[in-house]
Amino acid sequence: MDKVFDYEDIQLIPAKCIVDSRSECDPTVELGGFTFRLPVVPANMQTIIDEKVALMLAKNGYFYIMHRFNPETRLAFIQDMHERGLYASISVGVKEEEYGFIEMLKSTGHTPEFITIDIAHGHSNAVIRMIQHIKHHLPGSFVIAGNVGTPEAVRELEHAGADATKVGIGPGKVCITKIKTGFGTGGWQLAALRWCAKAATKPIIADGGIRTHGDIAKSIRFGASMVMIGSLFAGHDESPGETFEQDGKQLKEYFGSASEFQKGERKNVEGKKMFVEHKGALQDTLTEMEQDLQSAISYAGGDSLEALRTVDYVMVKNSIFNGDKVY
Ligand SMILES: NC(=O)C1=CN([C@@H]2O[C@H](COP(=O)(O)OP(=O)(O)OC[C@H]3O[C@@H](n4cnc5c(N)ncnc54)[C@H](OP(=O)(O)O)[C@@H]3O)[C@@H](O)[C@H]2O)C=CC1
Ligand SMILES: Nc1nc2c(ncn2[C@@H]2O[C@H](COP(=O)(O)O)[C@@H](O)[C@H]2O)c(=O)[nH]1
Repeated sequence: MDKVFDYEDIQLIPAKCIVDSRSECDPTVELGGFTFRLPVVPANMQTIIDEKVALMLAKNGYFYIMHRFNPETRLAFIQDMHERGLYASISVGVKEEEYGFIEMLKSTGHTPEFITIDIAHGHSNAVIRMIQHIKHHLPGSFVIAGNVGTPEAVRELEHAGADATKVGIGPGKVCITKIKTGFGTGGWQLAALRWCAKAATKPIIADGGIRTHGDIAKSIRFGASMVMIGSLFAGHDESPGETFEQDGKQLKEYFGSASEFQKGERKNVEGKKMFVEHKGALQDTLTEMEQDLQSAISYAGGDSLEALRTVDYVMVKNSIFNGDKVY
């Protein structure tokens, strides 16, 4: 690992435009045999996604990953999505009961199209065993394993059978892993992504630290096939959780999956809660993301995401915002 850098340290360099309109640029991406409208997936967190949001995303051609925090509802969720002719994408952990859950899916004939193993420290024998268990019992499921932050981890999880790996330990907005343990990719997530992508032979999902839509294009440049986002998707009309008013502003909660609020106890807490301003309809944000990504593709001199993968860049050392705010 030579130089480290993060999203704010990089600017992509414009190349000659080959389209007459940004609408000609195609931001769709293929993953696990499906084509999705954007290389973006809302985080599998309880204040970001629920069954309604998952349904809306799947129906409209977006990728989603349902969280794993109401485990008893997962079978009904898979059945419901399949009855509607939609793909099912769920999360699992690595505790003992999850092994039985996978076996139950097999015996009842319910194979989710996507299964994400959602663990803080994904470079572990526990995750390797779970990948192997899923691949043995549900070989038709596309397995996403994480989270990791090194090439060794990517190689080991791929070797165990993972179809994609998720990179990002500690860059999240409600993450306190970096503060409580001293570990992670917080502050150098983009460099960690590049490091991991060089070792990967399968898709990588960049997870955490996305603060602007331009960071999505940068993630693609540094090796991501898909980008997982929490905070930018928090606070919408459809986001789970109460909306309340403070000082004339509408707010919504966003909390970490390893926070006290999620766990219901103060044990191994590595996440916090914050309040975000109410943002309106989720579809409006998705549409703006799509437009911004189409524009990014045009600046890269192409008409598909491929153009972003090889575009030139410079390091600007935290100066690109010049004190400006996005809005
Ligand atoms: N991306 C990120 O940076 C992070 C994400 N998270 C999110 O928080 C949620 C909870 O994660 P997690 O605590 O892993 O899930 P769980 O609470 O389900 O723990 C999974 C299992 O792994 C064990 N475990 C957890 N962390 C470690 C570790 N560092 N070393 C050894 N064993 C460990 C736990 O045992 P025990 O509890 O006894 O140790 C438990 O048996 C997830 O949704 C995860 O994505 C959390 C932190 C960082
Ligand atoms: N260290 C922790 N990381 C967490 C926790 N809950 C979720 N996450 C990770 O954050 C991203 C979202 O990041 P954002 O910058 O887009 O908001 C999410 O996908 C998880 O990987 C937590 O409690 N602790």
